[in-house]
Amino acid sequence: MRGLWFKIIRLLRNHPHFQITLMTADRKAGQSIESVFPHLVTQDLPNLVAVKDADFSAVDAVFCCLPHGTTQEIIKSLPTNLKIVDLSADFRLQDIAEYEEWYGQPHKATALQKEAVYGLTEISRREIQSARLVANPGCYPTSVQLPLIPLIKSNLIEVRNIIIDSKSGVSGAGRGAKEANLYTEIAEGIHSYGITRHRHVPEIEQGLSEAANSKVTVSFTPHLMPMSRGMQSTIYVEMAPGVTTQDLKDHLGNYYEHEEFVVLLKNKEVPHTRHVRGSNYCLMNVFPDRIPGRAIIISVIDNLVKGASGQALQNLNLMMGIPENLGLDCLPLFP
Ligand SMILES: NC(=O)C1=CN([C@@H]2O[C@H](COP(=O)(O)OP(=O)(O)OC[C@H]3O[C@@H](n4cnc5c(N)ncnc54)[C@H](OP(=O)(O)O)[C@@H]3O)[C@@H](O)[C@H]2O)C=CC1
Ligand SMILES: CC(=O)N[C@@H](CCC(=O)OP(=O)(O)O)C(=O)O
Repeated sequence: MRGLWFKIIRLLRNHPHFQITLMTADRKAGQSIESVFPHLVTQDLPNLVAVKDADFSAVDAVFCCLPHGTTQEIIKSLPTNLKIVDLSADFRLQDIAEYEEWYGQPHKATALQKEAVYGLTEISRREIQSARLVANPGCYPTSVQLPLIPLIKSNLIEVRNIIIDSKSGVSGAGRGAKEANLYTEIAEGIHSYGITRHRHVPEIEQGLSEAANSKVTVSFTPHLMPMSRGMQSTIYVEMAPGVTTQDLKDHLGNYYEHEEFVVLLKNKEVPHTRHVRGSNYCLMNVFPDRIPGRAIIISVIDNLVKGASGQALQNLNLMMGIPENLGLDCLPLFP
């Protein structure tokens, strides 16, 4: 288990309006939370129960942190008055055929899929406010789409030849015991994976294509880094004729001027993953390439916060009509 829900518990601990009344599990149903996550021993939280035994009568909203595929059927069975933020990928892709192709399984809740709103908060805030079911974006797609969508919408970059090099901390791969994630396999080296076939490709292309009003394809290569959390996307783009890197910077600066969690760095400051660790911030900046007409965009997030539980809470705040930043007011952990 990646235990995304314990990151949500950490954020909810500081939330003035939400209270945790129910927590579900599968194999660990019946256990106390501290037997699963000993660091939560100080918290007064309910024991874990199986979904089939769960009583939702005192529940207004749910964070669904289940494996892909499992989520569809479980959400279908929940009371329809619940607001739901789903952290799996089950409702992210609007095109069911594309979901089935990339996830290798039939979609079992196609009607719910039509209702779901893709929850990239700063881009789709209005739709999220009135949604009942929000599909929380993947971590890589969050780090990539936040800088690219505003630039594509304003035709400042060409949509051909977008090259994305992303790097993630190991927590993105989950808490489950896997040989590939052993310390000796990960430490003191990096490697690429999912080359040309990572399941976040269709999610990134979906968001960029919608911004461009035409089909956009990208080259995307993720890398695993020997760090527990953090994500950087380095994105190489071709600018539209006559556009400069300063134009890209000005546009992103204006677009995110009033956003609390998305920040364009000044001058030539380089975004570092260590500067967003444990926080809901996305830091970005734009640099001129040596090749005329090209620019390099760097964005960083904490994959577990803005890339998962933080954005999920930001979305639920919006859905409940309360200030978007409640519970998210945590500074990065540094050093
Ligand atoms: N950007 C984002 O929003 C991110 C989303 N994710 C996604 O979030 C989801 C949760 O991730 P992670 O914590 O690693 O997931 P896990 O695969 O470890 O499962 C998490 C929880 O689901 C429960 N569970 C598993 N199967 C069932 C079932 N059949 N019925 C009921 N409960 C079940 C588990 O219970 P038990 O342990 O008791 O068996 C556990 O509590 C995944 O879909 C993941 O891909 C992950 C990272 C980032
Ligand atoms: C480092 C690592 O393995 N990262 C995960 C991506 C994070 C994630 O879980 O994304 P979803 O929300 O789409 O599941 C991976 O590449 O599969």
